[in-house]
Amino acid sequence: MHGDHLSGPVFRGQRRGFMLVLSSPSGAGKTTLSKRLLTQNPDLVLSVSATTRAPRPGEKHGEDYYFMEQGEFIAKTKSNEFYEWAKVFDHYYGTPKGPVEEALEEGRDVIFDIDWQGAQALAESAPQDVVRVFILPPSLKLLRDRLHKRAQDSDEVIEGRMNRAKAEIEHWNEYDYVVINDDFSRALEKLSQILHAERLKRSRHPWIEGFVDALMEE
Ligand SMILES: Nc1nc2c(ncn2[C@@H]2O[C@H](COP(=O)(O)OP(=O)(O)O)[C@@H](O)[C@H]2O)c(=O)[nH]1
Ligand SMILES: Nc1ncnc2c1ncn2[C@@H]1O[C@H](COP(=O)(O)OP(=O)(O)O)[C@@H](O)[C@H]1O
Repeated sequence: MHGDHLSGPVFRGQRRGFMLVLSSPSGAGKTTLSKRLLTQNPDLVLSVSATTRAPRPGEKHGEDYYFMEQGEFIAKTKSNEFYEWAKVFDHYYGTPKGPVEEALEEGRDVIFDIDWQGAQALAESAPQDVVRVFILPPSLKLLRDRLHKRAQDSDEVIEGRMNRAKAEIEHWNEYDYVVINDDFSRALEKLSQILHAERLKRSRHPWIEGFVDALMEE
């Protein structure tokens, strides 16, 4: 009988979604990991950020980022259209509010690929709704190799990203989980376990209180 209750229409949609925030130094693999997690969990929603940086080959407007000029970005900060925004590597990056709020209210979980500044801002605005995961590379040498293999940035840009890596890593202990992205499948499996365990947390299922009350009155 309990199974019927748990999966039946009475309780469906009663869980508020949460924000799964991934941060890492550039090149540690958070974009690749989040894309694979989305493929495995089509019910997850990706927060597509706005940015003033130029698209990389193959990146699509509206899918990877909303690419825009600095003037348009600044106007959106002024009209309060971002949940949070930050300057990273000389460019602006921001999280548009609308799609995130809509998804959370529908009880869908949203995944974010944002830096430590964005993770801090989200955690301050909604501490109960944010789960933070920091992705580490196995070594700085491998991080540099990955940035070169990705072959989407000039040597100068890669050096800039390497110079910022330690500053990003310094924030590792502000995160709920740390995953070392050595073997890709193992890192993905860990991320998937985090997602599924977080979905089961009691605090995300306020309906259980009513369920227990009814159970105690049987
Ligand atoms: N605060 C904040 N950071 C963002 C946002 N979108 C992307 N970032 C971060 O900006 C940094 C640079 O991103 P990108 O140029 O795509 O390079 P990547 O590090 O190789 O993914 C990364 O640390 C991203 O996590 C955002 O909306 N807000
Ligand atoms: N576990 C891994 N082992 C080897 N290469 C990886 C691994 N994870 C990601 N990569 C590769 O490293 C590069 C950087 O990954 P990406 O997801 O773009 O990083 P980020 O979004 O953190 O900057 C990509 O070419 C990606 O295919």
